[in-house]
Amino acid sequence: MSEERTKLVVAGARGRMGSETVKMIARTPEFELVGVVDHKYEGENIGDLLNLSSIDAKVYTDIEQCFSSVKPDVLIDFTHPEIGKQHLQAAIDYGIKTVIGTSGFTSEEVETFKKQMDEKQLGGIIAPNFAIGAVLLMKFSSMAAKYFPDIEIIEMHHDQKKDAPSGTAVKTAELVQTNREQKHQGHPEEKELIPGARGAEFDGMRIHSVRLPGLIAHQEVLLGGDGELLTLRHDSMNRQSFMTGVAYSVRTVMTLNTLIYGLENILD
Ligand SMILES: NC(=O)C1=CN([C@@H]2O[C@H](COP(=O)(O)OP(=O)(O)OC[C@H]3O[C@@H](n4cnc5c(N)ncnc54)[C@H](OP(=O)(O)O)[C@@H]3O)[C@@H](O)[C@H]2O)C=CC1
Ligand SMILES: O=C(O)C1=N[C@H](C(=O)O)C[C@H](O)C1
Repeated sequence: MSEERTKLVVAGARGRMGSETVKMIARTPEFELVGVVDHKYEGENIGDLLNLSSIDAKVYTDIEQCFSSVKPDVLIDFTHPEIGKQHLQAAIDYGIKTVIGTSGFTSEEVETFKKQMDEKQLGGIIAPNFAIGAVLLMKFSSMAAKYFPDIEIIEMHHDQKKDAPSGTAVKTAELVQTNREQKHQGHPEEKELIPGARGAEFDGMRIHSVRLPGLIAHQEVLLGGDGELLTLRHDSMNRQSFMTGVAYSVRTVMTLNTLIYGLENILD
């Protein structure tokens, strides 16, 4: 007897990450794409819109109608910060598990969603970055912060990215914060001659956002000490780099009954 496949809905399926996710689902035998959520193209076939003849799933512009019609096991969301939150709320209301890659969730918002999901015993993950190397970079940075509390994060992305700083940079700073003695970096009397020159401040650390065509997703964490500098760096060369983590998250949320924030919390 053949095992049932995991039924998936992708929100943002025409986008850079959504379309890569649709392709990943198509080549994964245990997954089935049962519908997609978009704000355009109601009723059309996402396979036609993406020029992928092997893919056949209807576009819904109303997420609730999508959930009622195709009853997915898991919603995967790669949209925009405000939309991702609305979609997560709709999924919770319908009792659907979630894999959220969309950036822009604050830790307070994550807590609020987690409370609701715990009440419903509903599994989900919000991961600012699904690339395994990026997660390792965050962990190594956090380990090193114990010895090097002076840290600057430089995140570099393509110039079509709407949010800054990146979700990855914020998550890195949050993990670093758990291991770093609190301090305000730089000279106490330093002055910005051009506003923004020293980047964004997070708990006394600095985060710098670079946006250029040609980039995909890259991050450096610089840790300065007496006469030494430790540089940690990760590069995503393409968006397939995120797909191992997305597929792993789908499999994992099927076994969860709470919301997890960060891929590092479900990796062995
Ligand atoms: N966690 C991770 O590993 C990663 C996370 N990301 C995050 O994923 C998100 C998407 O990134 P990316 O794919 O580059 O962005 P894109 O802009 O390429 O894709 C977003 C898609 O969402 C669509 N969209 C807009 N509004 C709605 C709506 N109401 N309902 C459904 N779909 C909608 C957009 O359509 P239209 O273009 O017509 O507006 C677009 O097709 C970002 O927040 C980004 O930071 C990105 C890479 C990796
Ligand atoms: O928009 C992107 O491209 C990316 N967004 C995520 C983020 O904000 O950290 C993940 C990755 O950096 C790519």
